[in-house]
Amino acid sequence: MTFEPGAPPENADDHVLAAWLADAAGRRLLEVREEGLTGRELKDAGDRAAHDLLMQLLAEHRPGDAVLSEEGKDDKRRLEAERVWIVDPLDGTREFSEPPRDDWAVHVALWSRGDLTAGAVAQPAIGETFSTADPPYVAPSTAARPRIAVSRTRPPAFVEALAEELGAELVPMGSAGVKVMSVVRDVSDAYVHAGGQYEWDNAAPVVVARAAGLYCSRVDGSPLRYNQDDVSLPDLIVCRVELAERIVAFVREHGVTGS
Ligand SMILES: Nc1ncnc2c1ncn2[C@@H]1O[C@H](COP(=O)(O)O)[C@@H](OP(=O)(O)O)[C@H]1O
Ligand SMILES: [Mg+2]
Repeated sequence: MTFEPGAPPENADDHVLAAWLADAAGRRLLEVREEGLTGRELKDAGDRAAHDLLMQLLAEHRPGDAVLSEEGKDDKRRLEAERVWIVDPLDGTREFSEPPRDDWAVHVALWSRGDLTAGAVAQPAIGETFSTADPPYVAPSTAARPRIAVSRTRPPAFVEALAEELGAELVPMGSAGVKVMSVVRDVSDAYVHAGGQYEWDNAAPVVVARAAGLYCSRVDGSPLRYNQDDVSLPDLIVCRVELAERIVAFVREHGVTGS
């Protein structure tokens, strides 16, 4: 039985539509995970099913907009478009293929005339969708010392030295979206990454984090820019505002070599 997304809420604005799209793709992915596939086959089936559904729903509900998807061909007409949806149909593909891991996500962001304007990150395995439609409230940190979320499979080497400097502990997990949402959810206080990533890996997480009042930038403190010709966006910081200055200062002094 294939999941049928139905229709979005009536007169859905871009924020509501982003949340609805991410949620729909997430439900589809939960279904794919029950089909008995494993390893590479499960990864490919998930990437494909979520991408196809998002492309179909965007064509139906926002037919005039351009789309940049990790799983699609990069149509450079997006560079002249006023509105571009930047989507990662399945972020944390590796973790998706390792049930019962729950650290994988669906990313849907909208870029419009120069910056991100709306977006959503669904974490289907925990039944949560975070979005700019209803920006999450970030409660005061519950941690005695800062927690830094890092990639579980490719943690950048410099983050260990940064953690030492801040007296922080590292919290490894999969998916860029899950790591950014871990800051929102008070599971961590910062996500610091370098060494490689693409616009779709962090666009939706960043627009949601910004709406939640978190600090977001490149590791050198410069702004994150989207819908660029080259979609590589290899490093970023998302953190509680009070940690930003020390993290940026550390990177400016020591760089990110070894990442
Ligand atoms: N060094 C690197 N180069 C390219 N992509 C990277 C990367 N490190 C992380 N990523 C991408 O960022 C996402 C989160 O990775 P991680 O869980 O290791 O933090 C993954 O997206 P996908 O799962 O969509 O491929 C992964 O491919
Ligand atoms: Mg990704």
